[in-house]
Amino acid sequence: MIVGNYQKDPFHPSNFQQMATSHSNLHSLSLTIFTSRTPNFQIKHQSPLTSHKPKHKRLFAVSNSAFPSKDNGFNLFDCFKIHLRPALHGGGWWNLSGDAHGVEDSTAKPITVWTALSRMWTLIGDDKWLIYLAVASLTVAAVSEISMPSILAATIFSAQRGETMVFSRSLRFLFTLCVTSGVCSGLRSGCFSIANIIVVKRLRERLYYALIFQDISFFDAEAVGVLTSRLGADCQQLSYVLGNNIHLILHNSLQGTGALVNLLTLSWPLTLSALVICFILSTIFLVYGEYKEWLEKLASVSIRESVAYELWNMSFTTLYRSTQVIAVLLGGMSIMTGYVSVEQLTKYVLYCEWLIYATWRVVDNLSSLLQSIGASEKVFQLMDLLPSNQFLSKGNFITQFPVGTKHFQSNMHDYSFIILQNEDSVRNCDRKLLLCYCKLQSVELQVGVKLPRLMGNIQFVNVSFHYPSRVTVPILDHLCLNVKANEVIAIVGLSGSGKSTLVNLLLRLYEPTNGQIYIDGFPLTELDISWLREKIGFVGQEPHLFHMNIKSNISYGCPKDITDEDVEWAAKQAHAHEFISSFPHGYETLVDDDLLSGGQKQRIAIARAMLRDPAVLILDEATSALDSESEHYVKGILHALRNDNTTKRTVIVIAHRLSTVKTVDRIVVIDDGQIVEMGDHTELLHKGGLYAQLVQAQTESVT
Ligand SMILES: Nc1ncnc2c1ncn2[C@@H]1O[C@H](COP(=O)(O)OP(=O)(O)OP(=O)(O)O)[C@@H](O)[C@H]1O
Repeated sequence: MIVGNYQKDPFHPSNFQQMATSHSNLHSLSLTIFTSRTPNFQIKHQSPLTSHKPKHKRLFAVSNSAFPSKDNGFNLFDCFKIHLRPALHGGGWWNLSGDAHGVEDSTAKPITVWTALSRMWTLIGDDKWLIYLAVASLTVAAVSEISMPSILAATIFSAQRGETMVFSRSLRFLFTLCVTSGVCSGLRSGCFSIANIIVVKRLRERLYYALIFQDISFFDAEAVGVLTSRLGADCQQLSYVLGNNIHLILHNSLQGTGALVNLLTLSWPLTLSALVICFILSTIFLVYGEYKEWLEKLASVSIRESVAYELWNMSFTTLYRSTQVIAVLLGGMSIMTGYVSVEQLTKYVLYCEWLIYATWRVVDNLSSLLQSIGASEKVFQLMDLLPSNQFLSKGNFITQFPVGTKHFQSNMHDYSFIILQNEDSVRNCDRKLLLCYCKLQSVELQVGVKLPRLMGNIQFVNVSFHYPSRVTVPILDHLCLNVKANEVIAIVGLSGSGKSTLVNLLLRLYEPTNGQIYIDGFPLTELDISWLREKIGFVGQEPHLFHMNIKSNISYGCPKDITDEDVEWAAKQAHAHEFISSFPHGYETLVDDDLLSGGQKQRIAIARAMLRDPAVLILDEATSALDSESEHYVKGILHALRNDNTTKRTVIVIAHRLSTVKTVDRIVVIDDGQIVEMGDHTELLHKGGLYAQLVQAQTESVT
């Protein structure tokens, strides 16, 4: 029988044979959408929707021939089930499996509301007093508000009975309640908002820390846009948890409970009728709330969202109004039989309103809380990443630690380790945990060796490498290269031969898969990575300039104190001073997209590198950015670097324009991840190998 399976592609003949067997799948699928979150408020990331994805197509993709009707042998009941059932709750029309493609990350680790809240609680740290104050004022405000209907009714009826004393006392009480609830409500939302801002700020800081301690291959795999969205939108979404959800849930739960207690003291049969309506309302709202979460992610299903909203609106208004009708009906009958008084009925009507309103707000905020917690899942996962091995050198491991047990939470676990007097215990404890702990506590940690001075001797010994994202494609193959201190070498070769990769390894952006790199005789892995990177000046193919003035762009990231004269000196070294001075505002000129040519940008980046006075300078020459004028300047810079005895440094140039490297000490020719030639310009030309061919090809393309 075909019932329930019409969603499959009707144009494929094999579908009709399979339909009967997949019926049960379809049914369980529809149910799971609405129930996966409710029982213990645990978010399940392994979405039933995505797992069943191939089986579901859109409702309207049903061919006429396959569409069941009375004419092709279906009875009325079948037709009803096929045409109407999809539009009912759990029906296929509401099913978003097809639309949900790409929204859910099936690899993400599930997180419960409890876990998320307890982690947020930890993040509040020493500012927990804000929450205590907020909860205290919330309680006072809720109790004051919920007492009002009773006092209100008593005031009105005391006036009716002409009890002046009671009337004025009740009025004074009412006024006091108004002021108390107003002040406490303000205090409550203020404290929750401040606590919320603190949590989100700390969340972003921790996440940012975790991200910058990942190695570069992590960023090869994770899109920067996605990470930015975690830092921005997802953290913002989490801000609703304390700012809105929790405090409104608490507030309305208290009010609802108060209303319920008052109703029960009035009359339990009347209370029962109000409770039934509240139950129906909350069920409708829960279903709508869960469904809405999916809908919000999918703009294309806005029609379904509108229909769902209208259905909910209709049910809410009808049920809400019916409480008043039921109250009048039951209350009127009870008054006639003398079971309740008019005053009691008035109180009942007032408290009914409170109860329904509170129920609606609690359920509404619960569903919104679940959405916020959902957004936290990936944020917490990223936050829990332990630092990359790059930051954990194998050499010394020194910092001034207070002795004692250190305790912190990461990766959903609590970690603790003990620092003893003996320094060896620090060396031997888990480095990742120690570094993670230091970052969280903002303790400076020196990892690895810092040499008194970097001379700039570089050795690549038998280095092989493939990128983690392309393990089957070897990039460097048992490469050996010695660069002496203060030597100026050029690396040349065809595009894709591995020149930039060699530099990436020297900067320790990636680790060699085989072999070792030494600087001044120390394996790279034993040196303190931050210190090492401070000593290396790198100018990439596409240097990044910031939207700030030229002076700030040049001094950006410089670890030492610098003066305007230093900036000017660096700009002169990079042959950038002349064009910078030609701007009306000179070094104060604001850099924007159209201001500078590619070559000028690169010279500013060279000045930035020069300012740090690096022991090793790496220029990854950008072919596209170099016009012939810039080429001339790069030649000049290299010439100056070779001949300036006061500022000796090792220079590695990755050259595309071979005319720029004629004067360097040594040219290294790379082909397919291996060094195929080495020598100066004249030697290599005479040799007539790859370098000579490259030079000839470039000369021909110019003439
Ligand atoms: N992050 C990366 N992930 C995977 N493969 C990469 C990555 N970066 C570079 N590659 C690949 O490694 C090989 C060598 O690239 P590399 O940038 O080192 O070459 P190159 O000689 O510097 O090229 P060019 O002269 O064009 O700059 C190329 O095939 C490139 O596609």
